[in-house]
Amino acid sequence: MALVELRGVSKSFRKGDETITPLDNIDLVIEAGEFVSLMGPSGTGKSTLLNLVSGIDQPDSGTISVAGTVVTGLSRSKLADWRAANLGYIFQTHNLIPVLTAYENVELPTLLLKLTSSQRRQRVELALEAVGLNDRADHYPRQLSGGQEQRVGIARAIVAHPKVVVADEPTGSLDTETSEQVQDLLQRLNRELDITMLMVTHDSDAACIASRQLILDRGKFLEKGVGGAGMVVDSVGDKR
Ligand SMILES: Nc1ncnc2c1ncn2[C@@H]1O[C@H](COP(=O)(O)OP(=O)(O)OP(=O)(O)O)[C@@H](O)[C@H]1O
Repeated sequence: MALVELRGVSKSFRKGDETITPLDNIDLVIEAGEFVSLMGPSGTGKSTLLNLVSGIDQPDSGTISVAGTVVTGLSRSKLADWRAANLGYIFQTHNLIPVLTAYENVELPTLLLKLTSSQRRQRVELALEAVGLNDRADHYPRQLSGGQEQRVGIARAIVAHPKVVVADEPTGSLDTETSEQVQDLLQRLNRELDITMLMVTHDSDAACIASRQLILDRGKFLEKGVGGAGMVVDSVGDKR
């Protein structure tokens, strides 16, 4: 089942007198349960793609459906409700709120969901447990290591039990060992909690943990095939 589906999606930005079009009529289908990594040169539109999939930004044309909802054209308030229930976002720098504890940071997205306080507490505890940080629930971000902060950011992304998690260079600011721990964690969440993942990365080792590796270059997706050869994929199922 297609969980993320982009059809004929274009997105342009004005930069002074210039118009740049990082995404020009692209198609992409991600099946439920897939772990897709996305690499590509700087400025090719990877973060733009994540922002469109998560409904943070809207395309100029084309349609995007995620987890059974056509997100293109939804009102801002409907999008906020949809995002809170269906989508988690992991940032390169965890973006934790410094005056809130790990527990309170993870709890934040659940405030948008209709839950009782005990359901909310259960969700937060489960998410912290999934990233191995139950014992740090009362710690503030400044009392955590970089890897622990990123794990709190991951717990926050999964606390609402989203079907899809998008991650923008989640290991980009971590040392090699911590990066490997975070990669293991993401792989586990994909396999054990069945969360469909779309991860942008510049790290080819991190990209390898994905079940499918894509490269976005000059507006086209290349699918990394067996033996590392790039194969141009214009639209899904239409490989050439
Ligand atoms: N809000 C915006 N306003 C103007 N231009 C933008 C905006 N967002 C992105 N761009 C431009 O669109 C292009 C694609 O940006 P994007 O951040 O998606 O690239 P990227 O592939 O994620 O790059 P990197 O690997 O460096 O993070 C860039 O030229 C960028 O400057």
